[in-house]
Amino acid sequence: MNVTIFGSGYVGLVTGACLAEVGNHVLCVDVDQRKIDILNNDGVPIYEPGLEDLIRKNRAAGRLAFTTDPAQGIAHGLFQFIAVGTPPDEDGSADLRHVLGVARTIGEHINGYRIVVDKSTVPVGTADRVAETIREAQAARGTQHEVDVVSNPEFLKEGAAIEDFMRPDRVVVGTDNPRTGELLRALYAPFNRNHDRVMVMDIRSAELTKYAANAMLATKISFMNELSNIAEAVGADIEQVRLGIGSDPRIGYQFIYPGCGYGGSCFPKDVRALERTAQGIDYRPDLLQAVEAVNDRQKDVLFRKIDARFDGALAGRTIALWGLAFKPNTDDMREASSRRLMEQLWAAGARVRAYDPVAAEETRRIYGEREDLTLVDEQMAALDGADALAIVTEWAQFRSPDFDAIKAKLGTPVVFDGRNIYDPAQVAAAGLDYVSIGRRPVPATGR
Ligand SMILES: NC(=O)c1ccc[n+]([C@@H]2O[C@H](COP(=O)([O-])OP(=O)(O)OC[C@H]3O[C@@H](n4cnc5c(N)ncnc54)[C@H](O)[C@@H]3O)[C@@H](O)[C@H]2O)c1
Ligand SMILES: O=c1ccn([C@@H]2O[C@H](COP(=O)(O)OP(=O)(O)O[C@H]3O[C@H](CO)[C@@H](O)[C@H](O)[C@H]3O)[C@@H](O)[C@H]2O)c(=O)[nH]1
Repeated sequence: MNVTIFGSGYVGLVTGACLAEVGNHVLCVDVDQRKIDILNNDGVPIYEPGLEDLIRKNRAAGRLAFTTDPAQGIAHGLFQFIAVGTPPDEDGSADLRHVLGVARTIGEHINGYRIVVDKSTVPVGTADRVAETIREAQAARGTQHEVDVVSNPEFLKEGAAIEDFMRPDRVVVGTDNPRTGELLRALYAPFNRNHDRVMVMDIRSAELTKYAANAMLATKISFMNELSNIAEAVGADIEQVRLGIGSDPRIGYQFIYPGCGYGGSCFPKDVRALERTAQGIDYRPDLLQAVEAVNDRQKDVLFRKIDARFDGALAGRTIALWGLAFKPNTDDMREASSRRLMEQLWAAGARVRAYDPVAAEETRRIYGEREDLTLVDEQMAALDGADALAIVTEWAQFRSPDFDAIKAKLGTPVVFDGRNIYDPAQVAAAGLDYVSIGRRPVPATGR
């Protein structure tokens, strides 16, 4: 089938590459000339494992192409996917500027029946606004080609995006036209080998399902972060509690890892946008507001622990950071906990020496050259001249470091672990004090 995808970011590129991989002809459209140039030169503008190979292979096979020309895109696909960003507006609601911009462009160029598939995360009612925008743009030029607008939210996780897309837990399709539902079912059939994962439902339920999923996952994390603060204060170990509750299949082990807060381009903005939706219907979203507030506070936890350890005298100190991206296996820094920590350290007069396997360039793009930030390209080099080490992102390569070498390098022998990736006894045995989340600090015991 011929597919057009507006937006060549995390979702658009993964969707495009995976749909091409199963035999469709995909044309990706983006307004960002720089991104399209990189893609047309066999590069990939983001870091996502496996994506570069998949794009290169499908481009070479003639099934995947990139352009900045929307007219070409609209002429190409029966399916017109919208996968552009929906960043938070000033009041926290989803900013639909890009989504409706694409809708307008489709209306300006459409020359026959099209299925417009909304993959961006958008509030309930957006499909109606997309349809209306296309209708208005068509009316302005005196055409009225038939259009079906479908809600098809995306549930992939960055860092595992291709796997998630290729083997989805579910594919939600919101439509009021059974025939369109069947066409989407056919498009997704190659990802449905074991059993049918396509769920066709009404449009508004599909739109809300996306927010419900993210809000539920964010709630699990904030719940655990709140409990971690309680555990720490009462002398319990949150990691034991995590195992204790996760063993109940009604609770499960997934998404109950405590840490220094959730980040990324989805949970923070989607929880907020759902709150705004609730407020728009005069419903007070108490639970969602608490989830957000707990997360906001949790992002301060590492700084508070570091500040306390140095008696509030951080000026002139150097703190080493391992991990900058909001989670492992991505270079995405949107709402990353590392940003809050760095900004608090800088405000307190400290310097940061940081290492991340892939996010240094993005960090440099955000903060520019600053005298109090040094980005190094090797993890142990972050410790040179540092007073303490903080783990912010749980990249696999940080999991079994040489603790003796860490001890030898640090001015003050202390490790702050924002993701609880170490065995406290092992760290302490190397002569390092160990401060983590939801567990009592463990003083160095020495060898
Ligand atoms: N990143 C994720 O893990 C993820 C997962 C599921 C859903 N989502 C949702 O999917 C949407 C896209 O997210 P993303 O992370 O891929 O965004 P992104 O910022 O990485 O990419 C969006 C792209 O859209 C392009 N764009 C903007 N206006 C355009 C236009 N008029 N025509 C063509 N391209 C245009 C931008 O230049 C950019 O390249 C958001 O609504 C997001 O909430 C994201
Ligand atoms: O037990 C956990 C699990 C995650 N996190 C944090 O939560 C954030 C989000 O992680 P994750 O969900 O793995 O990454 P995303 O790529 O943001 O994916 C989420 O957001 C996407 C965009 O909407 C959805 O498509 C995905 O299903 C949903 O998992 C990260 O900061 C993690 O460190 C925790 O603190 N504890």
